[in-house]
Amino acid sequence: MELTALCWHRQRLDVLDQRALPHDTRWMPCHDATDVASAIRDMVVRGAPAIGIAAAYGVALAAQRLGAEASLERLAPALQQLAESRPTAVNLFWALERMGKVLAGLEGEALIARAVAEAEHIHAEDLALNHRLAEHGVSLLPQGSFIYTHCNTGTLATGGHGTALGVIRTAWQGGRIAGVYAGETRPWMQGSRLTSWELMQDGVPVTLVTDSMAAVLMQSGRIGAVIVGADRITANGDTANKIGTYGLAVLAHHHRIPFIVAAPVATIDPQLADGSAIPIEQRPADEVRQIHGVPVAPATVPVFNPAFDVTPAGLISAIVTERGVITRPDTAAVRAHLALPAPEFAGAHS
Ligand SMILES: CSC[C@H]1O[C@H](OP(=O)(O)O)[C@H](O)[C@@H]1O
Repeated sequence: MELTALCWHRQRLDVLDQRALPHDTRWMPCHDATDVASAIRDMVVRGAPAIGIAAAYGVALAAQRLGAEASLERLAPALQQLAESRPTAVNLFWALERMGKVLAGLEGEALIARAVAEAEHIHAEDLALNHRLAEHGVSLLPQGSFIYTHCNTGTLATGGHGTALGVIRTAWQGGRIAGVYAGETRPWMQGSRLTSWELMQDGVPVTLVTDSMAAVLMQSGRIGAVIVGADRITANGDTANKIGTYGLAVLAHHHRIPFIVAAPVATIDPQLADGSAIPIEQRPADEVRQIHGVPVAPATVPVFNPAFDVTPAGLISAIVTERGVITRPDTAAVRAHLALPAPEFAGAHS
C-alpha cells in the first residue's frame, strides 16, 4: 500500500502510528474529534500539514457524530478540543478556521456533507501543492550536491510527497542531487525513524547522522544546502521548526551554505509580526530521559524539552512555497509573496 499518514474511511480516520515506525506499522482508528485530538497531542500523527489535515477530518467526524443536530455552534467543543491539542503548528488553526468558514450557516446533513468534502479537499490540495512547491524548490539545490535535512517533512508529515522532503524527492527524481544527510533529530528521532525510512523506500541515497555531526559535515564542504520544513512562519519570515533547526541555520550561515525553508502558504501566520510571538510547545521530560522507553538518563533528572525553536529570517536564504520562492525573506518580501495568486487545485483525495 502506498505510504500515507492518514487513511480516511468516510466515517472513520485511521492514523498511522508514527511513534512505532519504522519497525512496527500500527493504525489508530479515530471515530470522533476526541480521538483525533489525542492522536495529534500524542504525536501519533505529527508534522504541521498532516496535523491540519487530521484536524479537518476531526471536524468532519464530530459533525457526523452530531447528525441532524449538527451546527457550527454545537461543533464548538470539538473545534476547541482540536485547537488545544498542540500549540505551535499554525496549520492546525488554519484548517480549523477554514472548516469553520465553510460550515457557517449550515446544519444537519448539509453541514456534514460539506465538512467531509472540505476535509477531503484539504487533504488532496496539500498533496497537489506539495508537488508544486517541490517544482519551485529544486533549482535552489546546487546541482550534484548533498543535502542536509532535519526532522521529517515527507509523506508522513503531510498529505503526501512532503515539503522539504518533497523538494528532495523531486530533485532526486530529476537527477539534481547526489544524496541526503538526515539528522536523527533528538529527542523524538523523526530523522532516524521516519526520514531515513522514507528516503530508503524511495531509493534516495541517505546517510543518517547524529545531530552533533552536522557541524563537521558542513565544515567538510560536503553539504551543498540545508533544507527544512516549518511549523509557523511569521510576517517577517522568522520560522519556527523542530528543535535544532536554529543551530543548523547558524552553522549554515557560518559556512556560507544556503539554508532553505520549505512550507505551504498555510504555514505562514501574518498575524504575528515576528518569531518572538510564536507559542513554543514544551514536551514531556521523559522524551529526553528515554529513547523508545529505554532510560538513557537518571529517572528524575530535570529536563528542558522545547519541541521547536525559531530561526530568524536573517539566517534564511529562501522560503519556498507552492506559490514560488521568497528570497532573503523580510516583512515586505513575505507580504508580496502572500499577494501572489494561489494556484488552483481541484479534485478529491486520491
Ligand atoms: C512538513 S513540516 C513538518 C514539521 O513538523 C515537525 O514537528 P513535529 O514532528 O513535532 O510535528 C517538524 O517541525 C517538521 O519540520
